[in-house]
Amino acid sequence: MAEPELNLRGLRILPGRIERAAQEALVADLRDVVRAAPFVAPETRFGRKMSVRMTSAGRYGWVSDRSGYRYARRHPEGMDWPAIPDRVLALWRDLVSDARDPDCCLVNYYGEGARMGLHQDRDEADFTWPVLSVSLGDEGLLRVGNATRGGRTESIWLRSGDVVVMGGDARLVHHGVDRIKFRSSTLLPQGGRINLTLRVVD
Ligand SMILES: O=C(O)CCC(=O)C(=O)O
Ligand SMILES: [Fe+2]
Repeated sequence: MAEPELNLRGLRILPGRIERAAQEALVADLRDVVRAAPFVAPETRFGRKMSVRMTSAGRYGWVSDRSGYRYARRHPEGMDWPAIPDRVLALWRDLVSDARDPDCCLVNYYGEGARMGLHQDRDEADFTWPVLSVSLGDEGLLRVGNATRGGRTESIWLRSGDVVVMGGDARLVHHGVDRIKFRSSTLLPQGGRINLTLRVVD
């Protein structure tokens, strides 16, 4: 049964939105994505390896290396990004809009110990489009701050099947993932957490 929607600083959190069988189907789709466009551990412009591994599907992928971060039309190894799986697009059409599909589905993989620092998603041209985020696998502790830097933050554990919509006044809030509970879910045989973010880029 669907759990009630939560609101955390303007983020819409839909706990348990995706049931287990559908989560498994998404993971199967993502295996195809990763076969076509393998995960990479991006580097920051300062040469630090990020702990999260990433790949993308769609017209654009999000990449980071010594020249900084940006949306790119190709995977760092040169191949085109695979198409965004239909099941993923269906979520966007259901929860965001069927007027326009997202350009990018960023796929983040958090292994044991991986985290993502507080940041804003602001590389997109039009902030009236929300970012839709899907959590699969192990629980992750999402920290949510403010649209400006600093200030108090609040955190919430995201579980497998939870969906978050970052839109409206909350489109530019700072957010990050402090830690995951490795092996808290049985969805991924290797453990870890996958997060998908769907974005309209340009
Ligand atoms: O893993 C998450 O829940 C958030 C990911 C994120 O903020 C991003 O990829 O920009
Ligand atoms: Fe983000």
